[in-house]
Amino acid sequence: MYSHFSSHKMTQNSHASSWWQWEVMGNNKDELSILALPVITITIVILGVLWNKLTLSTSSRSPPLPPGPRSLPVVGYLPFLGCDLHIKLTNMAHTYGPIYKFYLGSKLHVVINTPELAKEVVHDQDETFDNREISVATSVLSYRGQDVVFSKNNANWVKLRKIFVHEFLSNKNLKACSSSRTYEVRKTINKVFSKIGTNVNIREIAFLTEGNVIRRMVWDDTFYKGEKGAHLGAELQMITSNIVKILGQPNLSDFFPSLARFDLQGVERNMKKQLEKLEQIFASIIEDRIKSNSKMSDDGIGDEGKKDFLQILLDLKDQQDLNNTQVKALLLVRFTLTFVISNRHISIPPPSVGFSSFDVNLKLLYQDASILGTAGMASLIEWTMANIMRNHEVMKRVQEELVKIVGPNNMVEESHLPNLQYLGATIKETFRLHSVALLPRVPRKDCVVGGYAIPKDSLVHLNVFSIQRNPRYWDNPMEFNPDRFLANEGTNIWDYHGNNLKFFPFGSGKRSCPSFPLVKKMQMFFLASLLHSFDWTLPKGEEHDFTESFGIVLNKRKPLIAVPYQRLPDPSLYM
Ligand code: HEM
Repeated sequence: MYSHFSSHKMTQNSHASSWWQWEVMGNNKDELSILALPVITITIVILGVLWNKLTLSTSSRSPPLPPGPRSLPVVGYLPFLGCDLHIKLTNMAHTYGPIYKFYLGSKLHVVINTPELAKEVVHDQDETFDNREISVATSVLSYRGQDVVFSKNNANWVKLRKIFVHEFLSNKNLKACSSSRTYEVRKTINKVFSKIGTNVNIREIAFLTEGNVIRRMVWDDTFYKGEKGAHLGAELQMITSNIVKILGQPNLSDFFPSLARFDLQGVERNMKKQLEKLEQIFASIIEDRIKSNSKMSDDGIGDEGKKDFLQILLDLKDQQDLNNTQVKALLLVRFTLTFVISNRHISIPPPSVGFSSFDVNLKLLYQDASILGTAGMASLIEWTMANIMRNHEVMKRVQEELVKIVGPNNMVEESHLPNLQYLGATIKETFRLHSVALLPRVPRKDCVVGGYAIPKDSLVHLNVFSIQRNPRYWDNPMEFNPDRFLANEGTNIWDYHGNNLKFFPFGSGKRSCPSFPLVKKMQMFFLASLLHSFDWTLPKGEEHDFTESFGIVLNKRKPLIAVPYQRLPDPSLYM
């Protein structure tokens, strides 16, 4: 390459010197102009060639794409991925290195497998990797990415995230919702008590309990009593589980966007059906709330300062009235007429008129929280219980700690949680072994990671599953050992903030999960209550099965069925 460059340089010099000689020799102007023309032309051609070479050599020096497997035409690597994607992606790192790529259909996927490279994405270039990919199913569900999870990083996301973090998940609100959490957890303990000595499906009770807590935080439906409440709960649960199934289904339309309009597998159609059902439920919930608000005085809504999301939005409207700040005004515009109408006691347009953006926001928040969040939390509860039940020493230490902190004559209260350090470490160890976060980041422009080019709009996966099981960062990584999280107790080295990219189950950077304070509280409270109130064994003849099933969360393939036995001496505690 350089030899080409120097030979051209010499040619250029020799032409230049002959042209200079003509001038010095004082040849007449006509002769000069006759000869100068071809010389100038040749020089320009040579300069052009040189320029071309230079740009070519620069671009050939620009970073290559990451390495990766060979793919088939059109389908790319799709036929080779199989079902257990988390295992496959981890094994591929052994072959192709810490950063590799593959194509699925026409989309480029990049997988990052070390904390150092993850840092380049979520810390050093967080501003670039701040978008998300949206599938056909999630696009239907999120009204083309208008929710917090799937929105591009734009003004809409900033506003929703602010409300999510500073209102919905604020310390004040979390504290105020403590009575709902206690109510739901105690209700489940009471139910389990009625099943002493029989089989209990742990994921099922976790899903119901956590789902109810989240639902009540989004809109407190305690006034839906009796048959109406039961019907609503059952219907929501059915829709939610249908949605989870659809979300977990690989869809050809995602791999080949040109086929999307044919909806060959009916994924879009099915998701729209679920959405319609959700819309009807939400329309009636909103209508009921607006009616009930109009009957109440301003301070009559909610107890102990507790606010559900509906109320938070109503309050934002009120604050806007008082302060008239631009931000609140923008929020008001977004949260639409429904507020204005309800606050002025004007009748509400029927649902058939169409969903306002307020309704959409409520529904989206419910979806983000309940579908992804609840599925994740229920799965983690199940994995924690399975790990504790398999490791007798761990079970013994967890229960000893509970006896010491809570006492045998009390039920667990949220105030006990900060002192349950061993249980906290047990939950972290479960997050380490059973996390799978496949919410890829999408760069808004071309960039470079680990010396490789990452084109704009490719899907970048941070393989937290492989990092959190990598023997380079963890001693005996497959051993369930909560003590590893107690070693640096008092420091924030193993917190959930995503600063340490050897352990980041809630992601990291500006798009990290904002809900970990709530999740931590709920996981601790529910598990502490299950383990303090009951002794647990597997049904007779059953053995532990730790096979995983890959989906939007990493579930246990075989649900954990366990048998509870009364542990506390006083049966009245369970009532
Ligand atoms: C075991 C429970 C959960 C786990 C492990 C989990 C994990 C995650 C992860 C890994 C991300 C992506 C982070 C990133 O891209 O860096 C995320 C995003 C998110 N999670 Fe969670 N999550 C859980 C529960 C919840 C719950 C209960 C809620 C709602 C109440 C929730 C709301 C969100 C939202 C809104 C986002 C998107 C944030 C954004 O893009 O700005 N999560 N979560």
